[in-house]
Amino acid sequence: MPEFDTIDDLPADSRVLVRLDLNSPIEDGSPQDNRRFERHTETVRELAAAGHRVVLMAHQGRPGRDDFTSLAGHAELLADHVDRDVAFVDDTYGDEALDAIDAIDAGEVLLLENTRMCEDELPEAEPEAKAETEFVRTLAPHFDAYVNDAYSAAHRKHASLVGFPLALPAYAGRVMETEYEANTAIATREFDGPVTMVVGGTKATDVIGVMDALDDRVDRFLLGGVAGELFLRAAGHPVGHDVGEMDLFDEQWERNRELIESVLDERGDAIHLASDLAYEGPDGERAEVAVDDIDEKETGFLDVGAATVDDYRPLIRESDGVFVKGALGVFEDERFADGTVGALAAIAETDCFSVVGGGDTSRAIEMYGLSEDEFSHVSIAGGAYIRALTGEPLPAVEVLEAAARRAGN
Ligand SMILES: Nc1ncnc2c1ncn2[C@@H]1O[C@H](COP(=O)(O)OP(=O)(O)O)[C@@H](O)[C@H]1O
Ligand SMILES: O=C(OP(=O)(O)O)[C@H](O)COP(=O)(O)O
Repeated sequence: MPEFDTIDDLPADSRVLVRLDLNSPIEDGSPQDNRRFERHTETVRELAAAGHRVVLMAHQGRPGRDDFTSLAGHAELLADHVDRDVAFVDDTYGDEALDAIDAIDAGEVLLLENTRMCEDELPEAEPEAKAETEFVRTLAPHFDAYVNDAYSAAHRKHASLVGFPLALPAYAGRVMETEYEANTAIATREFDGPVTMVVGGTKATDVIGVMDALDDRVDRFLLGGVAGELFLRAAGHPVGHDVGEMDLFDEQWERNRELIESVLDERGDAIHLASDLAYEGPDGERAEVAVDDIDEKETGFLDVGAATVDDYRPLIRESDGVFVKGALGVFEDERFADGTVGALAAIAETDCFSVVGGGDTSRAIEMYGLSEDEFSHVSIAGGAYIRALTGEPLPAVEVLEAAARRAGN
């Protein structure tokens, strides 16, 4: 169980500074709606309805990148979700921000500008140093409490995440609570039957690290995506190579080759590889080939094949816990969605404990008409989910726990 205080412990009529993670895909300068808005709604609504004065902080992108934008559009999107006004001030901790903060009434909600527009936010440093920044020292006195709901950014040692909990009584929001509990379940929950991990996506380096770290906690790994092809390559098949313009495979292969070979050697019995793969045929149609029949490395594969889905489905159905990290194919293209959707549908049909993580993979749920309710948890975290699975501490969670100990709870 987490050892932090939650918003249930917040004193009445507080002025609360709340950290959300609204980091989103940006198109034509505007944030695109996604699960993060919907999920944070619960915390924001609850705090406002309880009569607290609610000031929100969040980030978008990183300086120098295309997705580094103002949060003005985020305020509008969030207002649609929480169904109440969300005021916005384009300042982080200057006079304009402080005036707006001091002016809000009980039950009102205000969003401050992108925390990463403030110089003190980004450089990673220990919480004690972050608590001493001008950003934290200026804002904190205007509040009674700090709430962190940004689980998906909790692996970052940024001022808004680790500095404020040293300066103010600190609590976890609803997203922080539910993400923490579900994502650590692989280590903390008792399972009566096999635990299965579905492993795919493009970030092979990350997921191979997870496989290595989880070792004996997972009974079987069902592979697809880029990692799946790299394991097939290690097993001697001519797949998992960059073809044409691609640069997904060779660099990750060089980086992970030894680890892949040792994981395959030590956990080979637990690792299930695709027996067939799908590619784009000459007329643009989906075509499939058995892995044993592939004899040259000239085809780019985009999904696992139908026989592989038939192999994986019963393994999922007999599991007591299933954790998903990464898609089994390029599901955004309907022709190559069968692997990902087949695995998700099999999970949805069982009553096992299931967690689907990763922003991209979880999008397949709504794209293909599956219901989020069929899964125990659909995580809105990417990097933080990976760290939780491998048991790595999350600095922003650690400071919440330290704050609860200081408060004597
Ligand atoms: N064989 C493949 N080749 C290229 N891309 C793939 C392949 N299989 C899966 N993908 C891509 O992986 C992406 C999801 O991977 P990743 O970003 O690692 O996961 P997440 O964001 O869910 O953590 C999907 O967008 C999908 O198109
Ligand atoms: O979107 C996020 O993480 P994710 O890409 O791992 O899901 C968080 O907002 C952290 O953002 P960052 O990776 O720019 O520090």
